[in-house]
Amino acid sequence: MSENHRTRVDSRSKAAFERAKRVIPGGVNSPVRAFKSVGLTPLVIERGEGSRITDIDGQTYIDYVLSWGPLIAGHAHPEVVEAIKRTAEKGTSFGAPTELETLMAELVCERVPSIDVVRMVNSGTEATMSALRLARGYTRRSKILKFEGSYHGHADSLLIKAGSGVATLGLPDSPGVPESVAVHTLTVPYNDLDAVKLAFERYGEEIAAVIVEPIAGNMGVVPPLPGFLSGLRELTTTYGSLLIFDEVMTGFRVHRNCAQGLYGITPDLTCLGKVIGGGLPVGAYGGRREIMDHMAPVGPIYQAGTLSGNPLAMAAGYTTLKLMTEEAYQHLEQLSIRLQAGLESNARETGIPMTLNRVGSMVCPFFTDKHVINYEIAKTANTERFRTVFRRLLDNGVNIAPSPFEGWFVSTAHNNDDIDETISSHRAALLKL
Ligand SMILES: Cc1ncc(COP(=O)(O)O)c(C=O)c1O
Ligand SMILES: NCC(=O)CCC(=O)O
Repeated sequence: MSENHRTRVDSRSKAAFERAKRVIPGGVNSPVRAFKSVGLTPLVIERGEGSRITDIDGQTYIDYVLSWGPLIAGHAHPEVVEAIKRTAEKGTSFGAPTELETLMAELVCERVPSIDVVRMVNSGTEATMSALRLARGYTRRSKILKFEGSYHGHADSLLIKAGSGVATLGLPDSPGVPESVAVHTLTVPYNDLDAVKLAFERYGEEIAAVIVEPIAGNMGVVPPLPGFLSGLRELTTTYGSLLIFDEVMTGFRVHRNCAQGLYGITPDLTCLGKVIGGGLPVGAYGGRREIMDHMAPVGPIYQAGTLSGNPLAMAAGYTTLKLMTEEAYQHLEQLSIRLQAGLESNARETGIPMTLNRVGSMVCPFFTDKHVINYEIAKTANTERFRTVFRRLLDNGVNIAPSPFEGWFVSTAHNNDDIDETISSHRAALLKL
């Protein structure tokens, strides 16, 4: 396909990317940004405001990436920016307690049903890595069970049959993860409770924890089938393993009380990230006090961080969570339903097979007519078609993640006009297939 989309008309983005490649591996600080699987070079971004981003070529796009999920209130929300500025004026980091950290922890504990105490870290990766260490230390067991096509950050134990960029680039088992670590990670298909049962029958006494995205978001969006999460809850309880919900993506995105509030299932530990940082680097893990008390300095399991609980990140996250009222979630739901209806009607009218999975503002059209309930099925969707539609959407001023294994995120800064413009761009993209 010719490179005729708006970013290619003049090539400042391209030149900037070439320059970056000389000093940054692949030109990016995270592989998912590279546009490699869609055969383009990435937009180099100048600024963002509300639902839109503008690249250094001056082209503006309606944005459904939202920094890969965190910006639930949109780019540069004035109240978030103001909170960051106000906080920065008083100093950016102390490596000592601040009241802001406690305010933030109180809010998280109040809103997340399973969390009595919460520890702030700097990324989702740190959150899941620490939760695993805690689960292993607490249960004195080594094995963990995860689901194929789920992504939980890039800690060694979790980089096995992972989703997200690992799936996009086709790297199911990363070099650099020692075999001696990988053997402790069991993987089974998402939504397959029988496979989980078998794993427990075989290894039950050795499994420290099951870690699950309560709504999978890194093989595209795949909701849990009825009974799946409650089945995990029962099995882990029976075998004395911990149930860890990785809510780094779903936390405060799908519901005011996270996915566990939406589905009414209480995990032992919860990992958070993305939205709770309001666009600054944050992760968190928390759960029952009795378990969390095994962490230093109360208990013997070690985890630390020079910048953990960083004031700027706490200010941005706290302000974002406060913006997310009941009404804000209703608004998000209404926008997301509108987007879903428009994309589905485009597919119907153009006769393109498409199945759309959505939970709240996580929206994911797959180019297949199959019911997508796991990674195996997600992989059968038409990736060539995805690539073409991705490029045409970009041509038409709509930015989605450059991978069929990622959903689209809607923010409260989007409005009906954004959604309608997106739907017509999508229709135009499908019409030419
Ligand atoms: C479910 C889930 N867990 C963990 C992570 C890792 O978070 P981070 O990229 O902040 O390390 C991500 C996203 O990257 C994610 O989607
Ligand atoms: N859903 C996948 C991600 O959010 C990944 C972001 C990154 O690794 O940069």
